[in-house]
Amino acid sequence: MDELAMSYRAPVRNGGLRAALGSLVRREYKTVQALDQVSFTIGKGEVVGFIGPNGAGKTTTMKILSGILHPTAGRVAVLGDTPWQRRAPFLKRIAFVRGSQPVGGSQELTVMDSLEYQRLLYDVARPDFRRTLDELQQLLDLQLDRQLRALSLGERMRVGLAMALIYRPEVLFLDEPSIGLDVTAAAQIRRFIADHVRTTGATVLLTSHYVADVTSLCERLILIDQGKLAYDGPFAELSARLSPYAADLLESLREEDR
Ligand SMILES: Nc1ncnc2c1ncn2[C@@H]1O[C@H](COP(=O)(O)OP(=O)(O)OP(=O)(O)O)[C@@H](O)[C@H]1O
Repeated sequence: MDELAMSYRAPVRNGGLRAALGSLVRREYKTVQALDQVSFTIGKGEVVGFIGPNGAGKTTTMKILSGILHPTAGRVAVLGDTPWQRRAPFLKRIAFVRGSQPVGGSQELTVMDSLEYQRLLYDVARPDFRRTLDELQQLLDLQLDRQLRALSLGERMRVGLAMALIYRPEVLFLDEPSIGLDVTAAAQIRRFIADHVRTTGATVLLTSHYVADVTSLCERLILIDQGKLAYDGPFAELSARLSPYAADLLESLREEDR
């Protein structure tokens, strides 16, 4: 992606009843510059950590790369496609998994129903579906007859990953896959992602507030702050000498981890 920019138009809300009533009649808007001239390229099979403080622009970037949002400016190609054109063949080759909402749709469905729904939606041949399901079931310890609404946070994340991986996407956008999970569940997800990447050669862009996720899975790190790129390079080379600012940023994220 090249010189990506994104601004949101957000309503201004002042405190107090008077202001709230006033805003019903006459809305004021401000522009939030979420991304400002961000450029990077990720090669096939790379696993890249994408980190930065709250509001840095990580989710916005992922939404653009997976075709959910149209940027204000800039050029983006993912697998040679323009994501926001949302062409069906492109959408079948990528997956976007959000730790904050891993499984959407009707919560009355069972895990198996949801996977079957994905099979139809993504047009997966039955033999491929069965094979992938067998693999995922073992690795993610899925209980297929459970209803989605009865799942714990960790189970929900494992099902979210299974729903994304059942159609074998080549590119994975993982946004906070271990958010809210306890240490054991987070480590389990981390191990699964590492195994998956090793066996399939998938390309991964991963955001996480847990530095452990990033250090254990990614050799390359992209740091973003206030919509701007602060560092892009090997994790091992991120030192105070190279970029004191980036090192400070990383240290502040480590603090949040503790
Ligand atoms: N729909 C929206 N309308 C207005 N502003 C938005 C919207 N979505 C995001 N923003 C703003 O854009 C900026 C970047 O947000 P984004 O969610 O991409 O950051 P982030 O790095 O993913 O943060 P976090 O770590 O908190 O998830 C923030 O200032 C945020 O408030």
